[in-house]
Parts: sequence; structure tokens; C-alpha cells
Amino acid sequence: MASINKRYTYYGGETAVLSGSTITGNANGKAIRAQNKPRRKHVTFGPYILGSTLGEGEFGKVKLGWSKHSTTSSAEVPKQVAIKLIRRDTIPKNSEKEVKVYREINALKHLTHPNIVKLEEVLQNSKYIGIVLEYASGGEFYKYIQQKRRLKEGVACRLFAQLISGVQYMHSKGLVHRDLKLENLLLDKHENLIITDFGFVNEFFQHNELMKTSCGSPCYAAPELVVSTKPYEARKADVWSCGIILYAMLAGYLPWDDDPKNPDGNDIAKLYHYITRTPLKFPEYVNALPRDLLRRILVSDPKRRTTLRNIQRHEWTRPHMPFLSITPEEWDRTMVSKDVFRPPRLNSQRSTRPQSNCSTSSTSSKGDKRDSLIIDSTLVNLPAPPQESQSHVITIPSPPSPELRHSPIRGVNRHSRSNSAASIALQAVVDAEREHNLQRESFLHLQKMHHSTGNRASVPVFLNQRSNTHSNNSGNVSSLMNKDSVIVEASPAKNAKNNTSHPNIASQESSNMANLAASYENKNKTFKPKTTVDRMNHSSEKGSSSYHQLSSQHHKPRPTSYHPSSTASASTDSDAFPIVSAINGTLAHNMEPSPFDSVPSLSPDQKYSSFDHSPKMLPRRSFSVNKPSLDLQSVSGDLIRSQKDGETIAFSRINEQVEDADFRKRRQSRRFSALIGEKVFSPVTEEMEETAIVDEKPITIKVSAVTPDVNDPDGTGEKKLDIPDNKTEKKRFSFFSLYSTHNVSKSSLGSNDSKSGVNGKAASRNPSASPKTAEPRESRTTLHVVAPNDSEDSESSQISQTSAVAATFAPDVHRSTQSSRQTSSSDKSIAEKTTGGSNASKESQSIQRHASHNRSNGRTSSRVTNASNTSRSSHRQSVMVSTLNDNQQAQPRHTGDQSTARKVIDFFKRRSMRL
Ligand SMILES: Nc1ncnc2c1ncn2[C@@H]1O[C@H](COP(=O)(O)OP(=O)(O)OP(=O)(O)O)[C@@H](O)[C@H]1O
Repeated sequence: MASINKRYTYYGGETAVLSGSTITGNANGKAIRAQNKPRRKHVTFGPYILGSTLGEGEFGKVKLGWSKHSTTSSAEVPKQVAIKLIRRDTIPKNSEKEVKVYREINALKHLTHPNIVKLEEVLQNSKYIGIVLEYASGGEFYKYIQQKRRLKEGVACRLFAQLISGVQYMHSKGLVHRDLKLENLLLDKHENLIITDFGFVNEFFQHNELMKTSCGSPCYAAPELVVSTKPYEARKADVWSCGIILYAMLAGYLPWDDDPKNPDGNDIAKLYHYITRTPLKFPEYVNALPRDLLRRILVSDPKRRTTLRNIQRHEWTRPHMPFLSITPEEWDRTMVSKDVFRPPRLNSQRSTRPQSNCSTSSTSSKGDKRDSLIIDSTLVNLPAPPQESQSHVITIPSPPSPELRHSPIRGVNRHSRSNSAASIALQAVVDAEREHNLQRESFLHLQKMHHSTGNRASVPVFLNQRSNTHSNNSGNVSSLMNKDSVIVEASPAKNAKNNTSHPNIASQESSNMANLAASYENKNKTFKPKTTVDRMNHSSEKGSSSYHQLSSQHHKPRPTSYHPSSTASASTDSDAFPIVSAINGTLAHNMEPSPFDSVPSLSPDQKYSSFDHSPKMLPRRSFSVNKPSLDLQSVSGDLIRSQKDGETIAFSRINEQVEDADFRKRRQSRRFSALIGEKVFSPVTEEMEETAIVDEKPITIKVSAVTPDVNDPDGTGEKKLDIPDNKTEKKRFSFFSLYSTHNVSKSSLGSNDSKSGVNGKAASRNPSASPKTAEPRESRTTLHVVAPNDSEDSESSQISQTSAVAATFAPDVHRSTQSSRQTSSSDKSIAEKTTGGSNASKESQSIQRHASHNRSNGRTSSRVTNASNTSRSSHRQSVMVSTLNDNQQAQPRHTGDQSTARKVIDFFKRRSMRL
């Protein structure tokens, strides 16, 4: 009998932390605890066992958590989550911090995209609020870049496409992130990008609505947030941040990070002066196509800055067009449809769900109102544990009931997303693309043979096979998926199928994923360039084990974003930031009761009405900075039921997905009504996005020996944005007064930075290079972006027409040929434009080479060694300057019709699903 000295082990689906106990193995190889050894107790929070600290942010620690009640066999690791634990006493009532917390929760609740961190649930007791998030086991993105120094172009392109997809999705929901930066990006175990930290998220209601509150970290914040007093178009600010992130991926350091007068970038005024006056420079190893894209993104004038839509159409991101063209509605359908497998919310939970001691000041002997939990059961995917001890009470785990272990529902739900839907969905793209590519290659091969041999029968035979395949795919998606190993091998759906006795669950889930894959495949047929598969396969097969270890390490406090308003909410900080205090004072004047005030007291002697089946619609609250008081109800659900189970209060939302076909529509309405009061808005549609970019014309590329100025892309010498000389003219902007007038630079930012240390700054400011050892920058001969023309528009319409025509006639052949023709003509177009000038430069040749590489499935990235890995000590600073009035003039949005191409694609997709 082998004796293993192990500190952590799992048995019977439960976790125990053993203090050097001797674990003995039984005949089946399962670990059992020696009878005479006492179990060491572990810390729990609600239904989770808390593990190591994953990281630390502005609000406190983020802990790894395990579901206490795993339904799986002992061989499997229980579901892991990341729990952001926020001490309630660190977020004063009615403070900006409080708003930030609820903003994050509220936003995440409505976002279901594989590249956006998933909110599992929200728990709280008297001491902590626990935001339970999908666990991103791949670690922090900036560390990933730091470790690799910089990313290969293919990897960067894939991750950038994921970033753009996620940002596009949230924009389509009327939300803007406003604090996109490397530090707010994580990776899942398959190295897919996960956008996180939605504390600055805000909503916009129509495409041109402007924001007045400046947020973000200086290095990532768009210039208009800093140098202009005017309201800004928030989506364009997100675009800018995406550009900075892309630059960091490719270069290994941040742009405009080499100002000798401001080496640490701590002087925000200088930093932005530098950004707006200094041309964008690239190290020589960044190729021409990404350079071109970055030059369109990192344009100081937001009006001239490109849009997400045009980023998606750019030649460089074209290989990921199939992925990028997945609409928000499709993401919603795919992700939300997984909810179908959840147990019906209230009724079934009420009957099957044991009275949760974790929720209240209970009858438990350890009953203590302090430890009561409020579980946002709109998000609960985990059944409440039976007779569970209270949160933050040291507990001894009880053995799981066999019934729970074998529950098919729970079995499915365990991995419904965190292991992870992102991976599954993205894997579906990869696999669908791979399959399509293989088939296309076979087709081309056969076609070639056909031409060479004159055997006319071979091609039609192949086409028949393809159409059979598709009808199989449509008719019995699961079997095809199985057959072709598209998804099932790696997906939880298969696990679920294996682990559960409920046949419908697995088949429905795999069917959903198959639908998604089919959808991708349809898109692939239209847009698929040859390089995609290799790239995506390469990155997906690469594995990500190197970063697993990072995730479990305890990270020292990172330099967190600097949020004047938040910081100033603490009385001790008020003196240091008088301006912010004044702002807060103004805000405080209009304060509504704290969110926590609206949470019913959990005092044991509190009398609750008996359970009421009728949902109660509580007053809606504004989601405005000026009205920071969001109550838990508006955050956790729009319909709230209070349930008397003795001591339990559960905030719930009815499971509309299951019960009502109008779920999406109503949810949208409520979402926005919850955000903005009684006004109800439609989601932002693609058409609206389209209209939002009418002012942006595609840009022609010319080669010029003159260094392009990012602020003067058309070479007219006209600066689009100037830093006002007279700072007193600013109406609202207080960066300069904060950082310059009050000399709040490095030393004055101590409140955050003191805890942050220098650890994360290196990535924030310069992941891998110090100014002195910076990468060699490019020569001053670069692409010159000049007057726009209609080329890209016509190209896009051509694509639409192509897809429509191809869909109508011979989808496979036409899509393939049209797609490749598109790519070719586009490449040619760039090359022609590039070489058209009299001063054809080295870079123009590079563009041609690059385009040609794209065509020939061989995107290569230059292998210039990154000279430096010296991290610079400086501060991650996010700046949030609150304005006196952030009330947006909300207007209803218009819902546009889908484009013809989309309709056609959707039609074929629907048809293929029906067949
Ligand atoms: N879902 C997650 N999975 C894995 N690790 C996470 C997750 N969420 C956060 N972390 C870790 O915790 C750290 C802090 O998280 P986060 O940035 O969200 O906290 P915060 O309080 O919002 O900080 P700040 O606002 O200052 O950025 C992250 O840098 C990351 O290392």
C-alpha cells in the first residue's frame, strides 16, 4: 500500500486540504484518508472552497475557488472559478468604487461571448462581495507577452481577432469597456483571450452618443480622452486601446514609450503631448500589413480613426473573417442556448434545491447573520449545497450525496463554460475551418486532376460528396461532428454525454455547438482564406501548459489602475485629491441609498413575507456615474422574488430562456431599462454600426519617403488634435491639474501604487523593454495614409454580393473562388496602390511580399531578436475623471434590417439546420 504525502487531494468529488496527512491508496487506486488523521479545515465562500490567490487588484484579492459539490467522479477536478473578493468595508456607500463594482456585475451579466469573462454568480455576506467568474487558467496576457517578448504575427492576429470580436460584441450591446489594456486581458487554458475588468464599462444608446467621463489607463487611453474637453465617442476610444494592445503584442512594448523627458510616463501631460506629436514608429520586425492596420487605428483624431468594422475587413485580419463575422446574435444564441440545460430556475430549484444554510442566518448551529449569503440565482449554475455551512466559516466537507454526483443536469453544467465555452466555441471555429480547408484542398486537388486528366466526372462526384456531407451535417449534426471529430472529442458535451444518463442534454449541447460550427463553416465557405487553418491550428495545437503554473501563483499586488474618483472616496484620500473630492462631493449630493441598503436585512428576527410567486418589479435605477447607487436587485436581476425558506433570501430571475420565446427581446429591453431607468432601448444593431462609420472612408495607401505623422495622416501638416495651451480653458478635464498642478506623479500615486509595487508596471508601460534598451525603431520611411476613397466600401459590397450570389447558386465553388479572388484582388489592390507612387519603397515591396505570403498560406514573421527585456519601474495608472454631469441624453435607437448578405447566410444556415 503506497503511502503518498500530499497536501491537497480530491476524493469522492470533494476537496480536502490535508495537513501532511498520510494518504493511502486502496485497491482501485483511489486515495483515501487514513482514519486516524484529522482533516485540516479549509476556507469556503458559499459553495466554493477557496484556494490560492490568483491576483490582486484595486478591490482586493482574486482567489481560485472550487465548487464544493462536484458531480463528477473522483478522477475529475471540480469546477474551478475565480472569485473576486471585495471587502464591503472598502467600498464606501455611494462611492465611485461601489458604482464600479456594480457596473462590472451588471455589464458582465449581460455579456455572453467566449472572449469575455463569464460571470458565474455573485455572492455576498456581511463582509465580502464575491464576484464569481470563469477561471482563466492561462494567466495574465501581459505576462504571456512578457515571457515571449513579443508574439508571432499569426498568434497576435488570432488573439487580436478575438479581442476585436469581444469588443465588437460588447459594443453591439451598447456597452463600452473604456479600460482595455493588457492587464485586463487574460488567457484561458487554450490561450484564448478573455477580456475582463469591466469596472469602467458604460453604456451608450445610439451610435454617435458621446461620453463625458474619461477613463482608462494613460498609456492605453485615446488622446481625445485627455487632450480634449469635448465629449468623446467611446467606441472609438476602445478602438484606440485595441490598437495599443495590438502594438504591444507585435512589438513587445508600448508605443510612445520612449520619451526621454518622461521615461516612466508618469507625467500624463507630457505623455499625451508626446503621443499627439510623435509619429507612430515601428520596430523593423513588424510587417507592413499590421503596420498599416495600426496606422489606421492609432490616429489621434477619432473621426479619422478606423472602426471595428473596418478592422475586421482589413487585409491583415482577413484570415479570421469567418470568426469575426459571427454576429452578436449568433453568439447570444450559442452561449445562451446552453442555459437551456440549466434547471428551470425557481420552481425546480425550489423543489430540488435544499434549503441553503449558506444563505442566511440560519437554523444552523453556526447561524450567524454575518455570514449570510445572497446568491444571485439568476446566474447560479451550481445547485446550492445541502446543509452547507456558512460562507467564511471554517468547515469540514461532507461527503457528496451520490444523487448529486449523478445528476445529469449538474454533470452538464459543471463545465458549461468555464472549461470553457470560449475554448469550445473557438475550437469549433478552428475545427470547422480545418475541415473546410481540408475539403477545399481536396477539391482543388481534384479540380487540378480534372484539368490535367480531362476527367470530367471527378469534380461532380466530389461536389456530391460535399453536398451529402452537408445534408448529413444538417440532418444529424452530432453524428457528423462525431465522425469528423470536429468538436466532440474535446468538448464538455462529450464529457457530459459520457457522464450523464440524460441523452438529450449531451445531444442538444453538441447540437448547439454543431450549429455554431456549421455557421462558421458557412462563413468559411464565403471568406475562408487558406492561411486561416494553419494559423489557427498552429495556435490551438500549441498547448498552453506553460501558463498554467502562473495562474496558481500568488501574485504580488499589481500596480492597479489609478482611479482618482474611487481613491478619493476614502476620506484619507480627499486631501490628496481635492478636485476629485469636489467631484465626489457633487456626486454625493445626489446620492441615492446604497445598493446594500436595498438588500434586505438578514437579521434573524427579520420577518419576511411568505414566498410570493409573482415577481416583483422593483424601481429601476439609473446606471449613471451621477447616480451610483445601483442596488443589488438591478444588478442581479430585474425580476426579483424574495423567498422565505426560513432564513433564505434569494434574488432570482425567472428563466425566461426556457419559458418564453421572446426572451431575448424582453431581456434586451429590461437590460437597458435596468441600466437607464424607465427608458427602453433597442440593442445596437449592425446597421447602426454601419451608419456610425459613414464618416470614415477607407484609406488609400501611398508610399512616401516622408514620415507619416499619426496626427496628420493625410500629410497636410494639419494636426487634428492639439493639446490646449491654456489649460484653464478646460471645462472638465483635470488630468493636468491632477498630475501637474498638484504634482501627483510617481510619488503622489501612492495609494494604489504603494500596494502595487513595480511588478505589473513593466507590462503596463513596457512589457519587455526599457527606453535605453528599446527595440530598434523603424526608419522614417513609412506608409503614408492619405485621402480616403471608396475602395474598401466597394470591396465590402463585393464581398456581400459574393456571399449572396454564391449562396444562391453554387455555394461551395463560388464561395471558394470568390473568396480567393477577393483576397487576390485585395492584395493586388494594396500592392498596386503601394507601388503606384514614384517612390516605391522597401516597405511597399514588403506589403506585396506579405500579401503574397497570405495568399500562399505562409505568413511569416521576421525573427528579429528582441534586444531588451528590461522592465521599467513605473506605475500603472488608470485615470478616471468624473464629470459634473454624466447624464447622457438618451434617445431611442433604431433597429436596422440585416444586410442582404447576412440574410442569405442566415437563410442557408437555418436551412441547413432544418434539413
Ligand atoms: N477570471 C480570472 N481568472 C484568473 N485570474 C483572474 C481572473 N480575474 C482576475 N484574475 C487575477 O486577479 C488579478 C486582479 O483582477 P482584476 O484586475 O479583475 O481585479 P480588480 O480589482 O478589478 O483590479 P484593477 O481594477 O485594479 O485592474 C488579475 O490581474 C488576474 O491576475
